[in-house]
Amino acid sequence: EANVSRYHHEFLELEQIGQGEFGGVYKCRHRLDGCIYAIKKSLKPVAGSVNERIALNEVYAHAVLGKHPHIVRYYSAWAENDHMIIQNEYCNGGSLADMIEKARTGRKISEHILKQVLLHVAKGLKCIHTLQLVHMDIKPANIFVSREQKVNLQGEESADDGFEEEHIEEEEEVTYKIGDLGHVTSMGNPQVEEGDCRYLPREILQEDFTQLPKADVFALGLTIYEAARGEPLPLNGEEWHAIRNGELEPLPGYSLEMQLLLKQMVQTDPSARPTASQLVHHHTLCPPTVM
Ligand SMILES: Cn1cc(CCO)c2c3c(c(-c4ccccc4Cl)cc21)C(=O)NC3=O
Repeated sequence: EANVSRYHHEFLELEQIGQGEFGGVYKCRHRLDGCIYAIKKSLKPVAGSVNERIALNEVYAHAVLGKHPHIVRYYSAWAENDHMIIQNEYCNGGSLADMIEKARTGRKISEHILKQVLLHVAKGLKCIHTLQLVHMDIKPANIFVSREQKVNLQGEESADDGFEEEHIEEEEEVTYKIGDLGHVTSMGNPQVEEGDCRYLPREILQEDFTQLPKADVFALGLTIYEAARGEPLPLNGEEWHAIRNGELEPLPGYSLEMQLLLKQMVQTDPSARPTASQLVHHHTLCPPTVM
């Protein structure tokens, strides 16, 4: 019958993990494959509305972006009972916003971790930009964390008795992923749906859409700056404009080369900012080569 819910039929809802004006996000187990997914349920947007365009953008972008280690994976989307439903990869480590919140009362986020976040997100952006798309809403809440327990058996010939002497090395592998593709648009015909104004560069506010990929680089720069400082960014006013004039506070505890890189990423002139590809190969972010 019409109101059979695919959602309840196929998934067991475990807990709500997000809430917004759009609706809710749920951690669910697929009853057949047993895997965990993140599922966003939002009210079905009015046909022809901005919200419908955002909802369609999101699904089109996921379909085009397919599988990438630093972009949250999309599985399916459907409509039921006046709701739009999207089933995505579940990232078990929360978001960068959660990490920033935790660091406010606990230990600051280390430079090494910030470099990892910057490198992973830059790799995801490189993929998006290579496909002539732009994200347009890069911010801590849209960067998700996956923590995997890597077990590798290190067998080695032991000299004397020739037995394989195995020892197990437990190490955790953390991967940062770009999520929430609701603002993705093509570089070509930008119908730009502005993202969060705290991460918005001035040129986008002035409707200069000639260098959209550099808006993602700007937002990533401010995202890392906020993660380093631990203070929320201004929504508007003097401080908002000071940042758009390239005035960043010094970040004690972080290297000057890191601070310089962030300054370059948030420069007023979009052409002066590095591309995502230049960030991926930036000497500040490349892992040290073991000699
Ligand atoms: C609030 N919230 C918390 C999480 C779990 C983080 O440990 C989360 C996820 C997603 C999303 C999400 C964002 C935008 C669109 C669709 C989804 Cl499922 C939202 C999420 C998503 O796509 N994957 C997630 O893990």
